[in-house]
Amino acid sequence: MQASVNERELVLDMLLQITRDGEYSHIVIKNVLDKYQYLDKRERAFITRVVNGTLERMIEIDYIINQFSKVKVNKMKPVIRTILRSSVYQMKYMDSVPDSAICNEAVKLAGKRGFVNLKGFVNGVLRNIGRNLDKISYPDEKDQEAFISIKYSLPEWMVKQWLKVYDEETVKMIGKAFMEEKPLTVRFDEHKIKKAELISILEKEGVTAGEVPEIPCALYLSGYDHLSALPSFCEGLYQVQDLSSMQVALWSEVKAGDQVLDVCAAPGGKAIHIAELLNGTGHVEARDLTEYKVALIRDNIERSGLTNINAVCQDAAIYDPHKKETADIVIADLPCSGLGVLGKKPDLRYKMNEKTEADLVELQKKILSVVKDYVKPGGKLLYSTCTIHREENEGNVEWFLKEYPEFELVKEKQMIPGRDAGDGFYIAILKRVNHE
Ligand SMILES: C[S@@+](CC[C@H](N)C(=O)[O-])C[C@H]1O[C@@H](n2cnc3c(N)ncnc32)[C@H](O)[C@@H]1O
Repeated sequence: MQASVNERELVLDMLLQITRDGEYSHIVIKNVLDKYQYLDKRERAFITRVVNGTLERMIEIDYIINQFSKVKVNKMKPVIRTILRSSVYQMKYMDSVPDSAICNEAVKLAGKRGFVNLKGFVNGVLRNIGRNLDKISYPDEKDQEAFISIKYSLPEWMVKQWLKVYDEETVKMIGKAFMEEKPLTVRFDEHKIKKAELISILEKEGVTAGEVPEIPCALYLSGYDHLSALPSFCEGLYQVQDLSSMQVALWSEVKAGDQVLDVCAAPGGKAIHIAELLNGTGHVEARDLTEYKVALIRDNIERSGLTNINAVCQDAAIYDPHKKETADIVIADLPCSGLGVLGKKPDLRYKMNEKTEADLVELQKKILSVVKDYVKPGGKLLYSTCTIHREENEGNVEWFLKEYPEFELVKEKQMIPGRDAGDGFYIAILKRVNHE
């Protein structure tokens, strides 16, 4: 079997798992890259790019296919629809393979998957699209919602929602930022290793490390193949974390000896960052809902070598009387719609809808109303999400301040993709000012 056929078959199965079976793209990609470690760097990069790219552009791709196919995308067999989608992505957005080869591989794959009678259909649609790719008619730009939806592959309901809060240029900037490839960012413990020493270790491993001017404990990494194969990663010299997420611990202004409770901590990024800043003092309890998630936190704690942090399985929506007024800082980095991280998790835009968003707002309110009681008088509650959805962010904080006047807002920030360096992210610091 040719390597290229194999790659395309993997891509097909991965996209089916994500779009048909509802699995998460980042988990599917990670599992495949872990399983097929023998693939070379180019093949791994190809698989990742085609899967992510197809998901990033899927609304536009379906719009194109529908112009050239009598059978509309939503009426096609999942295998056929998926073969067409990933082929159109490669034809429009990747120069590495000629259109004729993309088309031949797609036809072969349809046959191999038992759709011998649809080989002609796949061939016809793809050849037609290939001939007309530069003549596609897009919605008029004056039809703001439809134009932005197709151009940036964002569901129309989402575009409509964002246009109520952000101006048109900002929504386009966000859509564009989600499609740009960004280098990986990692955070290291400045008490454990000097930046220059870490950069030199990484360079010896063949990794390019760039400094992040605004965050001294962060580095941009590029040029590596498989991060978990690097000795520096296995030794816990750094943790993968987005620049926006790093702001939570930095904003917390944690002091030596503080008691910190992170109520939704897996896989542990922010909790471990705070434990590092405590520099061997104080304590962080990192909680999450399931034993599976808690095991992820424990793995990361072990890799970090820290001793002032532990992980506990506990539902944040259920009050734990033992924790009443015990924490100097409560971190509530709550489950959210994730619409700020579509650049890394492009499939979330298809998994989320207005009803699931509204349910999340209720869950966030519920958890905030429970965990606020763990904050000591004078202590802080840090609320954060990785979304740009106003109701989950400023909306929830407005509600919280009205419900619980014993808290006041110290500061808040909505980070916007394209304008700020990292993911779309929201942080609010709420201080417990009296004991009412
Ligand atoms: C945004 S993620 C947390 C990321 C984490 N703070 C970090 O920096 O690595 C939200 C977490 O909330 C957890 N979660 C969801 N519902 C929960 C609940 N009722 N109680 C506790 N954790 C919950 C999820 O399992 C998920 O790990």
